[in-house]
Amino acid sequence: MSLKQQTWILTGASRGIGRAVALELAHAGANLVLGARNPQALEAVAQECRALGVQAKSVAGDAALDQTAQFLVKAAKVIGNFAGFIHNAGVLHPGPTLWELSEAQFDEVFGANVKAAFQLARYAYPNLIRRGGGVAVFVGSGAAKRNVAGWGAYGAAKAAEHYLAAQLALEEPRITCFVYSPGPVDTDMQRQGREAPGPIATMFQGFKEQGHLLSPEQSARALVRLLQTDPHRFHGKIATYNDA
Ligand SMILES: NC(=O)C1=CN([C@@H]2O[C@H](COP(=O)(O)OP(=O)(O)OC[C@H]3O[C@@H](n4cnc5c(N)ncnc54)[C@H](O)[C@@H]3O)[C@@H](O)[C@H]2O)C=CC1
Ligand SMILES: O=C(O)c1cccc(O)c1O
Repeated sequence: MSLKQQTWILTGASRGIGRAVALELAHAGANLVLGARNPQALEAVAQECRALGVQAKSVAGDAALDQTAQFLVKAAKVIGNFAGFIHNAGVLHPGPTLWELSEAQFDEVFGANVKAAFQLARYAYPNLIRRGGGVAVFVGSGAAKRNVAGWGAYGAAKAAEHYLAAQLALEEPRITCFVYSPGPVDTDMQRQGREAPGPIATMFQGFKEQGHLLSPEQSARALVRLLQTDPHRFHGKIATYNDA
């Protein structure tokens, strides 16, 4: 499927995998509504996208909030031809054991990875359904299925995010919905892992030293290729970097 002239919402677009996906979508001719917390960094990415000849609007805000999702969807409707969303925003907070994590950190992890997924679905689904369909992608993680000391809230949140994606796929067959597991990607999130307190830092340092990390561009290209080549085959499933 050609993404040209389609409008896509993408969260977590200010850096890392999200920034790379934004640029890759822009290269494919898609118009964009970009979300993230940092307005300056986000607008800089929107500008890079516009330089590639597409429309790109930045909507800064906490994706866990009702209002942010509402603004993102409104902006997509204004551009027109709203085709789908990619919920990529996420927070890890690596290091502390689950019982050491502060309540604020726990809320931040569940807010970005889980609540934000719900908020986007709440506002985007009715619009996409009215248009006859669309695509919903949730950037998930192997962490959903693997306990590692020092990322407890994150793994639980990713498991919940995967569940929500499967739930949406079950409840609304008209909207193609799947999880994209991006592989280990060299971003700020990985750097936070290497700098984390406790033994988890050793694992993250190993990824980097052993050359296991993909570039954000590699992972982004894979996702956009999946969107261009029959994404419905992943409905209700987990697509990985290797599937492209
Ligand atoms: N980097 C990796 O190795 C892996 C990353 N992932 C997932 O990929 C996604 C992107 O990760 P990275 O690019 O590595 O992370 P990153 O930390 O470099 O970027 C995260 C992005 O999410 C945004 N964000 C975080 N919380 C937000 C909130 N509450 N509201 C709005 N925006 C928010 C940030 O502003 C930023 O744009 C995340 O969902 C992450 O869990 C999954 C597996 C591996
Ligand atoms: O699997 C991983 O190693 C990993 C690392 C950082 C973030 C993630 O989501 C991961 O799945």
